[in-house]
Amino acid sequence: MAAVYQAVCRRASALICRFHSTYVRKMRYLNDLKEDDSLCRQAQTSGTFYLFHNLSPFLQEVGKQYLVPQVSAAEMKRILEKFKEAEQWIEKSVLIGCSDEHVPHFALDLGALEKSVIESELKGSFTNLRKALFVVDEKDSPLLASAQSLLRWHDSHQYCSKTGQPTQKNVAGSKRVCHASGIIYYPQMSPVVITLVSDGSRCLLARQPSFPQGMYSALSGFCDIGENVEQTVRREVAEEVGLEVESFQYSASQHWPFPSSCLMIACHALVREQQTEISMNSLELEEARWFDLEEVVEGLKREPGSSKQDDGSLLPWFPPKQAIAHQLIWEWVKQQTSQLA
Ligand SMILES: NC(=O)c1ccc[n+]([C@@H]2O[C@H](COP(=O)([O-])OP(=O)(O)OC[C@H]3O[C@@H](n4cnc5c(N)ncnc54)[C@H](O)[C@@H]3O)[C@@H](O)[C@H]2O)c1
Ligand SMILES: [Mg+2]
Repeated sequence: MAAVYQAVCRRASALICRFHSTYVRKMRYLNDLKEDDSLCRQAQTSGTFYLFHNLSPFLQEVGKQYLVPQVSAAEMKRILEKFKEAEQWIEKSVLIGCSDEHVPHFALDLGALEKSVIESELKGSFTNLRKALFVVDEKDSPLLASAQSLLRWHDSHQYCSKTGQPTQKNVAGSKRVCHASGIIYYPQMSPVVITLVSDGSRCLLARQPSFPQGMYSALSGFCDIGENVEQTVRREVAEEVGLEVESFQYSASQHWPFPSSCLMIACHALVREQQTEISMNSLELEEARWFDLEEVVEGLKREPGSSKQDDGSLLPWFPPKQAIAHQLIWEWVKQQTSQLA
């Protein structure tokens, strides 16, 4: 009877599935892979793999383009056979997505294997993520960022912080379990607010000492435990530049892999026109100043290389479009120009 009931349920859910959009079916499939170890293990045999070596993604340079190759399961097998304990390596892979046709994508860090062997077999090179994110196609950057963050999280959560015992990952890599205590660990992101402060006609951009020369960005800061987004925006602006936020508006969000895994929550904030004197916190920032519209528009046109003047000084430039700070600055320019029109 139970078997008949299950068969009816399966048939019903298959019928319901047929009416779902490609997106819904894809998300349901990914969720099944996370929940069902044997289904995911099977998926590894037909999936594709994005490779990393000590958290640096594998890229291929073709002409002027940098491609992010997906290595087939068969190719993966062939390469791993060159090393000992080949089977074990596939088990280290983590699920990072799937195609519309449900071909699962995995990320795998081959950090303990000889880098040059893999590079010459696959004709490419493992490239630092900070460079990779800005040279690959726009659609590939978020994928590389989230894959690296997940691999990094697994690498640094090998042991239970309560019992000190090793933790085991599920096949998809969506969690790790300590079998001694039963504690389940899930991959984490730290929430960070990034705020473009404006006084109505100018915007405030700042430099941290670690920024590349000439680059200015919006203010950013990690959320403290217990804070909501509004409280973090107000606190960070007060801490870093000594100003009081009057009002703020959410813009967008982005996952950011540095320093480990941040959820960047981007906001526009307004301060009173009469209270715009900056009192910079020099422990965090090396410069903070107001920029008018013309200066921002010029800065957006500049690239790091083109910012150097003949006398060696640098004209300001802003983060590239892959960073959400860029989007905030663009939105501010659009809003200012629409006000002027
Ligand atoms: N994508 C973008 O456009 C963009 C732009 C600016 C900053 N960011 C990211 O935002 C992050 C945070 O900005 P910030 O450096 O101004 O933050 P911040 O002003 O809060 O200062 C950083 C300091 O906060 C402390 N801190 C508190 N919680 C932390 C945590 N969970 N992890 C690490 N350090 C923590 C540390 O002492 C650290 O040195 C940066 O790491 C940067 O990568 C991204
Ligand atoms: Mg900061």
